[in-house]
Parts: sequence; structure tokens; C-alpha cells
Amino acid sequence: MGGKKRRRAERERPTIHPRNRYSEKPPDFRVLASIYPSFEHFVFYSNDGRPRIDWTDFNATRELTRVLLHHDHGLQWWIPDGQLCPTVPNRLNYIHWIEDLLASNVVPKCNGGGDKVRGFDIGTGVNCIYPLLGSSLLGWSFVGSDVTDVAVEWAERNVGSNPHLSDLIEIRRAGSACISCSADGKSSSGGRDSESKNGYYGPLVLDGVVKDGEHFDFCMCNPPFFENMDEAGLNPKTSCGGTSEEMVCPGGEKAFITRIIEDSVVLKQSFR
Ligand SMILES: C[S@@+](CC[C@H](N)C(=O)[O-])C[C@H]1O[C@@H](n2cnc3c(N)ncnc32)[C@H](O)[C@@H]1O
Repeated sequence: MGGKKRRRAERERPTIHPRNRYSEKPPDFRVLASIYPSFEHFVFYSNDGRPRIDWTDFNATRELTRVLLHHDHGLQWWIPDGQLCPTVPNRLNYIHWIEDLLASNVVPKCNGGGDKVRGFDIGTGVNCIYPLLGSSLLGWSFVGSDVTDVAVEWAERNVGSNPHLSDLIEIRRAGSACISCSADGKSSSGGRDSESKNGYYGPLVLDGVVKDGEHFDFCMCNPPFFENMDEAGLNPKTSCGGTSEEMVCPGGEKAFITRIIEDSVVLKQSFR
């Protein structure tokens, strides 16, 4: 495809999944403000009368996420100051795209798994957004892993605040064992040696975290995608928070995802 055509195709490619509840009807800030006084506080009206929020104000974006999760998904949710705040329409897309993949022939159906879908969310974060959306919307069950105390504590709180989902979501610490690279390029993961070509070093990701005999339909991950925090603050138009523990991994997302791919070779029987 020529450059012009490709750019046009890219512009026209929908950025929101057609089944995403916000694809036809984006969140109505006026309605939300009339229902939630705590959100009204952050809403202002531009000259043309349209309701707006200041996207560079973390408190405003967090409150928007809180009221959307409550109003549209019946969820109770909160995160501490400065932690990564997910935008609900964006995260919903991934749930629907996975739903499409599972329904397609791209990944063969498993035997004996029944209709129950089970997912593994690597790095679920304090916000635990994917397990909360996937379980409330589609009844999927999840293991959500993370490595920081604050993430494990708050993900558990967010699950505990929604008792109707607590049987569906397990929060699991990915463990303190580290994959490290030695000078000869070999890595060790929790005492087990394996080849690592990508230079990832850090906590275990899947291998060593998934338990023997466990089976999942999919794993998903919004990885710590930056090599350093300087890279992370690139968009001055939004404030979604995010600490270095959440956002940074040596080698960036390439190293992290390559590690997932390497682990998937070891764990090929554990994931559909
Ligand atoms: C970019 S945040 C994503 C949080 C949430 N899933 C979201 O989409 O908003 C990445 C998360 O991965 C976690 N993390 C980093 N290394 C990890 C590992 N080896 N295993 C599990 N989680 C990890 C971080 O602590 C952080 O919470």
C-alpha cells in the first residue's frame, strides 16, 4: 500500500471496538456530573457549552474512571494518589479484542475447558482493571499478578470491594525471585537456568508464577513499557499517573514482552 493510502487506512481504522459500550455513546460528562457531585466538582463548560474535564488533573481522571466503573459497570473502585489510572473505554477494547480472538479459529479451542474462560493478567496493577472488567462484563475468571506491595494490596482491595466478583479473581504476587542475566548471556529464573536472548532482568513473569496443572485460555499484559521515567512523561495533554515501578522495566516493553514469549514456550500446555 502506498504511503498516502496507508496513512488514510490508519486514520480510518476504528480505535474503539464496535461492541465497546462507548463506541456509539461516549461518556456523557453532563449526566455523570448530575448524578455524582464528586465528579461535578471537576466538570467545567467550554464556550460552546460542552462539558469538559482537565485531562492533566490526576484527580479528575481518577474520578472519571471511578464514576464510569460505578455507573456503567456496577463496580466499586479506587486507587491511591499517583498510581496508574486506566481509562475505561481504552481498557474495555482489549477485553473485547480478546473475546474476538477466543471466538475465532485463530486459537484452537481447548478440550474439556467448557465455556468458562480463565485469563491471566500479568501486572494487574493497583487498579486491577482487566480482571474487574472481564469478570463483571463476561463472567471470566482471572489470576492477576503483580510484584509491588502497593499493587497487590490495592488490587486485593478492589476485588474485596466487589464481593460478587471475589470468587472470580485471584491476586497473585509474582514473587521476589529474579531473572538475571550473567555476562555469558544466560539468565536464571528462580534457580532454573534458561536462555534469555533479550536482556530482561527483573521479577519472574509467567514461568515460576503459573502453578503446575493450571490452565488458562489467555494471558494479557499492559507491560511496564518504558526504559526510564523520562520516556514516560511524553504526553503533556493527559495525566494518568504512574510510578516508576509501574511504568519502567530495563529494556522496556520489548524486553518484557520477549520474556513473555520465552515463557510461553515453556508453558505452552498451560495456555490455550
Ligand atoms: C503499566 S502497569 C499496568 C497496570 C494495569 N494492568 C493497567 O493496564 O492499567 C504495569 C504493571 O506491571 C507490574 N509488573 C512489573 N513487572 C512485573 C512482573 N514481572 N510480573 C507481574 N507484574 C509486573 C507493575 O508493578 C505494574 O503494576
